[in-house]
Amino acid sequence: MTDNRDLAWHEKIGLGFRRTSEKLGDNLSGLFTKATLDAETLDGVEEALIASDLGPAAAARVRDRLEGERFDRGIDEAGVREVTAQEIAKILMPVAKPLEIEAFPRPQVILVIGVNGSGKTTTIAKLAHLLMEQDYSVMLVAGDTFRAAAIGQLKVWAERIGVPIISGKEGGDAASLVWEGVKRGTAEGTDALIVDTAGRLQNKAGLMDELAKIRRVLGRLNPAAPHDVVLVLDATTGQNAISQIDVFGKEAGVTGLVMTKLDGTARGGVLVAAAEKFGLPIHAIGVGETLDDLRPFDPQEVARAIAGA
Ligand SMILES: Nc1nc2c(ncn2[C@@H]2O[C@H](COP(=O)(O)OP(=O)(O)OP(=O)(O)O)[C@@H](O)[C@H]2O)c(=O)[nH]1
Repeated sequence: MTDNRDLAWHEKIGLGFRRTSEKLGDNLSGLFTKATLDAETLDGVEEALIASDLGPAAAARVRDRLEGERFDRGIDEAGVREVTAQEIAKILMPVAKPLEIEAFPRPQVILVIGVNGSGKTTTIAKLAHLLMEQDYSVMLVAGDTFRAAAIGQLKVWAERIGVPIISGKEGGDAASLVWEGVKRGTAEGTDALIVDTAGRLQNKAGLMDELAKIRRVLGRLNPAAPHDVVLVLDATTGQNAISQIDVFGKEAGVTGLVMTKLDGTARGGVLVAAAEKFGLPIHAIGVGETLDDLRPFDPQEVARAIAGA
């Protein structure tokens, strides 16, 4: 069954990745001037895929498939897009994993980290909304106490979506807010406790101290917590998102990714590069600014949208 919202989402996926697939088209254009596929054209295709942010490994996979199946035979842009879509789907399939709420005892503690402006706050609100639609109860913790604006923004979202929020003052102790959140969430039978953090690259030592303290406090209440450490990435930063996964992955024990702003960029191919390189679960993708614009994704559909196939 497809309801209207699913239909809108389906359309948004196509629109969201339009600039990315157009860029791939630009990069591929002019390559297919010969009657048959030769090594030079294969090189061109591989370069075009790398220039479209898909990453060298994914580009090599497409090249190998084309070489094996089409060498010395006729090929056109549509044929390349088709093979690209199939290879992208194979890469995305194992990592497309919605965030499951399964912790026992509850609440499931979800730490959310990411650089400033990555869409972290908006993503927390969208994630809460998504879980509430699945009938889970949600509580937020405004653990990014470094900036008053971050606390205020999350409070506005909490009110808008109708969820309780634990917050304190700017410069306050995030770990004690998390403690309070777990206590209250446990007492109220909350399913998911989503914690905003000051997880930032700009101040690595601060980030580590902050997260380590939160982890220590959580561990005392429930050794399994945090159950998830979700890194929010801004797709418009292209390859920079890859280095963020690298650094945050090593420093913060990332368990899953959310990639946002795929609608605002021609660099959506970075989703594929990230999946290929790290194999971390990708819980959801963001293709717009409203609450409904963050969804778990269908790898086949997204692969077709990126490849424009
Ligand atoms: N187009 C688009 N915009 C988005 C998406 N997700 C978030 N944004 C916008 O990106 C901007 C930054 O989002 P925030 O949620 O404030 O980012 P943040 O990481 O919390 O930033 P700080 O609060 O500065 O740390 C906002 O204007 C959001 O509306 C998305 O998927 N698509």
